[in-house]
Amino acid sequence: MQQKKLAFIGAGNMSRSIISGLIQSGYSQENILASNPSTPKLDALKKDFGIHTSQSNDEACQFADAIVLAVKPQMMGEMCQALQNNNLSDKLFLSIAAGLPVARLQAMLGGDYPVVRIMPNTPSLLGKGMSGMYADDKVSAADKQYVDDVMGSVGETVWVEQEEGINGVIAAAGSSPAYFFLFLQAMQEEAMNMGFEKDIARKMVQQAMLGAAEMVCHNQNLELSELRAQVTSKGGTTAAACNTLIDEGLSDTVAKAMRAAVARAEEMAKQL
Ligand SMILES: NC(=O)C1=CN([C@@H]2O[C@H](COP(=O)(O)OP(=O)(O)OC[C@H]3O[C@@H](n4cnc5c(N)ncnc54)[C@H](O)[C@@H]3O)[C@@H](O)[C@H]2O)C=CC1
Ligand SMILES: O=C(O)[C@@H]1CCC=N1
Repeated sequence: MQQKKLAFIGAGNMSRSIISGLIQSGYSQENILASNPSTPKLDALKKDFGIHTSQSNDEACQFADAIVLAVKPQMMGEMCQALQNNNLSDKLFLSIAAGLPVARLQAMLGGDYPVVRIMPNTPSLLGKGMSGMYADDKVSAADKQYVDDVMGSVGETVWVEQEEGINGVIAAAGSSPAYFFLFLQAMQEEAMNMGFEKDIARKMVQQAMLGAAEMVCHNQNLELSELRAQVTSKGGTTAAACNTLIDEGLSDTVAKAMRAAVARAEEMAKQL
């Protein structure tokens, strides 16, 4: 992987996960810096990964060839505007913020800089991330490859051709770990209603879902419906449960939830 000087502005959960993946992939700690207003997260990053840290975003700018914009979307305007005090020409920007289009980020930065939008997710913390990316034509093929390598260090990557596609990535991969946690929580609660202790209920649902997720990954030749069919005996318990989910409108509910995520991303693009 190409080793640009890479700065993360905002040393939160997502930055930590990407930094962890990069270090494990052999990216030199000397080439990474994280900046954040407060020190505890910086201290932890320095201790765990030996990277450079700073409380100054200006220092991050001066250090870097490529800058990951990793603050919450609501903080982005103020933070990017302050970066304009620095010479930003020749910098490559990587934004992981939900909802903020490239043109909006460029306006915040005060220039037509190359910006790649990335939508990662929290399983990146375990190297099992799924990131969707969009780059407009200001980003060179070599820089696209660089960003692909960076995000590839924490999981799988896909590129979308149209910027609107990023909102679909949010719905399908950025936000979706939370849908899964919600589903598990509902199963855990019902197992407890059936008399299981909380930790036993969690153990059962988490192990079942871990095994199921691995079966999905290890059987690419099988449709998801076929994997379900393998569990489902005719007239049996699984059929009773799945028919209930289907009859209660699971597919429509999931589709509505994913559309709500997209709608919120579109709304954020207008508001921020
Ligand atoms: N958590 C998730 O599942 C995902 C989050 N994202 C995006 O990632 C971005 C970061 O999210 P998290 O890491 O979860 O948030 P976080 O809250 O853990 O981290 C944000 C960090 O930015 C720091 N910060 C605030 N203002 C700053 C400033 N002016 N300069 C430098 N640092 C500043 C905060 O102190 C904090 O440490 C957000 O834009 C979010 O939309 C994207 C995909 C998934
Ligand atoms: O909830 C959010 O807005 C961010 C983007 C995807 C996951 N978390």
